[in-house]
Amino acid sequence: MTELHLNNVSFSYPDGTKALENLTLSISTGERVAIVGQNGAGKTTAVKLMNGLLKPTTGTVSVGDWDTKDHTTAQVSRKVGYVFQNPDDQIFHNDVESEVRFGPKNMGFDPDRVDELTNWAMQLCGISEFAEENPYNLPYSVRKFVTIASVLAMDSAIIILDEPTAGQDKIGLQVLGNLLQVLEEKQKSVITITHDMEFVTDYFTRIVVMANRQLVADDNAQHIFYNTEVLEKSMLKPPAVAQMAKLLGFPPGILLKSQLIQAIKTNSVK
Ligand SMILES: Nc1ncnc2c1ncn2[C@@H]1O[C@H](COP(=O)(O)OP(=O)(O)OP(=O)(O)O)[C@@H](O)[C@H]1O
Repeated sequence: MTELHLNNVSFSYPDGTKALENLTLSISTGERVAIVGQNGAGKTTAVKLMNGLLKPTTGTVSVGDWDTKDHTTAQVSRKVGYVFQNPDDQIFHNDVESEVRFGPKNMGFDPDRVDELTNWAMQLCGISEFAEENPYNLPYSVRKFVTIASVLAMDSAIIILDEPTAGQDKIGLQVLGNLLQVLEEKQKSVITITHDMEFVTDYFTRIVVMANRQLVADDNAQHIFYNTEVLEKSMLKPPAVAQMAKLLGFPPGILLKSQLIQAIKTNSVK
């Protein structure tokens, strides 16, 4: 069981920029959480604190029974894997399989386990057919899956995905949806930073909203996307379905296409 706790965490960068103020957040084993908010809200800083890339200026971040201040980034990142927003900041091997294999090999798993994790992660990310390719000959969307696979192969309890839907087409989104389901079955916690509100409503029940370096709300999609105060404070735009439902005058709560279609059908029957 690996729980994540941020207790009253504040962080300032060395140049004095305050990036996070008094953030308190707990994420349980196996939970799926989306962090949303405008650029500069503090989302990336928050997740870098979660995986030990940054250490809090004040407050504590704990991963399981570890205080991240007492451990190196390399140690914490074995428990909290972080897929960067830009795959090109992460990839450094000349072929896809070596890139995915590096993490579990480096962690000292025995060779059979390294093979097993590498093949599992490549298959789950739909990139097995590109095993021998140079990642830089592949499109951005595939390179993103290469970085996701290389983090999944490390078998960490908590996985952070930064903007996973960027550049993905319908097939990529299906791969992501399936991957989230498999990770849930394995009791992995998944935290995503995203600007894609459709992705949020389709796959995440818990949403953390940030604005101006602070937490604004931590709730389910129905409560967030129909809460005018939260939307105004965070300048969040609800998913298109919710905007349309509002325009059509339906009662609050509609977020999925299927719900909107049902409401329209029911309404036109009356
Ligand atoms: N390395 C840095 N040095 C100084 N200030 C920084 C640094 N990185 C981020 N900041 C500042 O910290 C604040 C929070 O930034 P952060 O990147 O955490 O926000 P964000 O919500 O992730 O934004 P985005 O969606 O653009 O990634 C912003 O004011 C940003 O300019």
